[in-house]
Amino acid sequence: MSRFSERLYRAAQEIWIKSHRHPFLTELREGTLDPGRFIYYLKQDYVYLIDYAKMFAIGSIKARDLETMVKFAELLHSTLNVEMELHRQYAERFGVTREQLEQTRPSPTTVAYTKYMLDAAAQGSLAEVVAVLLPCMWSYREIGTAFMKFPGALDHPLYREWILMYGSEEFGALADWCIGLMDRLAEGLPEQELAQLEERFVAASKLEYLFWDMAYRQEEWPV
Ligand SMILES: Cc1ncc(C[n+]2csc(CCO)c2C)c(N)n1
Repeated sequence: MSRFSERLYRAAQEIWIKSHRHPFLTELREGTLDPGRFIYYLKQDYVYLIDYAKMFAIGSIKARDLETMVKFAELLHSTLNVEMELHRQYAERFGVTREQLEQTRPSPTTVAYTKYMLDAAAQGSLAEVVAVLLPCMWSYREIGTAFMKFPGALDHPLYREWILMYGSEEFGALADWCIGLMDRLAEGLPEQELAQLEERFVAASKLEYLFWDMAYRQEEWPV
């Protein structure tokens, strides 16, 4: 039998391709992305990551074995101290302080995405937690590894570190672990539950797309 993650990948493929073709990402890999759009993304992503880190904490709570609990705790640590640290360093280059990052007002799309995840986590099983957080890790791995190979992408002084982080083997290994966990948790579940996990995965993938789009448009609240 094929792995459940393959079904998820197929279900979200169209939306992932759409993300890859979004101008935010095509311009980032070409080094032509307006820094204003990038700093907007960094600020929104910073507040997004605060809630995302909580998803790992919830994963740790819902884990049924120590190994999984430890892994979620590691992910919580690396989000707060590696990924968010890179955002802090980037922001500093633009003269944006840590306090300003933290005070960022989440945009409508950021609210939609983080609250969607936290709601799924509050109501669902560990499998639902993983289904909703997986597109984030998996799609960034795909983007990072593709950009590492894109000619000239690493020559751009501004976006080089971003690509290096998400294209790194360390990040790739985290995504692999999460994919393996999804497959193990899905084993033996009835079709109705698998369909529910797929729905969560696809919805989170769509919210990932909307996040790129929001950053490109520098979305604001109406007032
Ligand atoms: C909107 C958005 N989606 C995904 C990521 C990527 N990401 C978030 S946490 C994590 C794993 C460990 O830190 C990864 C790869 C992001 N930064 N912002």
